[in-house]
Amino acid sequence: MGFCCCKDEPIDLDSEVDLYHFDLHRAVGKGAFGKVRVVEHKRDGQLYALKYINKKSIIAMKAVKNTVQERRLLEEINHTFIVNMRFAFQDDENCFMVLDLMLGGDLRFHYERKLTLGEDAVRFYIAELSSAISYLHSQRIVHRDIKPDNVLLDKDGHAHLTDFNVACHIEHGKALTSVAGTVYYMAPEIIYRKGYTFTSDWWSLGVMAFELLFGRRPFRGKKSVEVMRSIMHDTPEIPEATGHMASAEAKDCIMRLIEKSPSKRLACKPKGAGLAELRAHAWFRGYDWEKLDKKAMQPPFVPDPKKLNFDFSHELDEYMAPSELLTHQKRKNRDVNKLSKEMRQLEEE
Ligand SMILES: Nc1ncnc2c1ncn2[C@@H]1O[C@H](COP(=O)(O)OP(=O)(O)OP(=O)(O)O)[C@@H](O)[C@H]1O
Repeated sequence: MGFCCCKDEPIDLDSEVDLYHFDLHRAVGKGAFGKVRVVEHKRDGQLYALKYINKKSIIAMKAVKNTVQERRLLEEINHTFIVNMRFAFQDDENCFMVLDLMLGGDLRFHYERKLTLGEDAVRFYIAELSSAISYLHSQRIVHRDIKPDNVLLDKDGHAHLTDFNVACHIEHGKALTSVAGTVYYMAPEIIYRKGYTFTSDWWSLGVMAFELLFGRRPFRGKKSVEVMRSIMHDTPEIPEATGHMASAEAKDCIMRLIEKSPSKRLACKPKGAGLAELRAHAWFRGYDWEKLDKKAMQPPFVPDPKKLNFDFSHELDEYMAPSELLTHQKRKNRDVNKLSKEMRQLEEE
């Protein structure tokens, strides 16, 4: 089903990586600024996900800074449970990021089809993600947008954290005050704007676990301001229908992650002590952490390789609007130089 456009002269695979080094296959997702498709490296046949971000859209939506920041952060990190970036390059129209390929879909996709993911699965995803989050914090990076949409499964069902759009570094002795992330998953310390650090990621992980296990979010409201009010003041109630199926240990662990006070919150002790505290929780009794960290634990669910584990409506778009297809051919007759100049200026600001 893949397609490839030819370049007249032979490709030098030892030259700086660009689009010509890959064969382009099917689309697997659509983001705010472009699409994601499967690509195959011509040298070794290795499959990756190519995320292409349209420069015009990010300029129009004033998202250049976030896009540049995301690429820079991804250049620094590499972890078993993160969707790592392997190459980055650009042409006149798009910025490209070549990422580890995740063919299992995101947790939102699976959750919406099942109502809840079940306790064993939720525990397993939280365990794998705890490894990724702790690694990021050790690099002084806070993710700030942990939610089911940003957890992708690989073909075997292992969880990986993605979308570093609003992630950022925290300098020693400093705290952040900017409001960033998705409101339902936002920690109270972000909303209070009195300064926050890494603790907010553990809160978001707790909100996500609550949602995946109990089938609804702990803090709700029709408008953002109502959700924020609920986050600041309400004690979440576990729904009876799904709650009675969960163990006391699961409930305790999740409720302790969504503890409003960061100093009392589970996993928020400084340095490695936070991770050790989470991993010592009774919910994870019997877990072989060494095996887990090596990605050697059997995932609770293996995505069906015969199914498209994502919303395929954008795949249809591509057949219906072939003019928008990404090809290796450079587009002509566009004011691309002006655009690239504009991008560079914004990057330098
Ligand atoms: N590495 C990957 N492997 C497989 N599919 C991916 C990968 N990254 C993203 N996708 C798919 O593409 C979709 C869009 O991802 P993308 O990161 O572009 O969008 P987004 O979540 O809107 O992020 P952004 O805010 O950066 O645009 C995801 O929901 C997912 O289904």
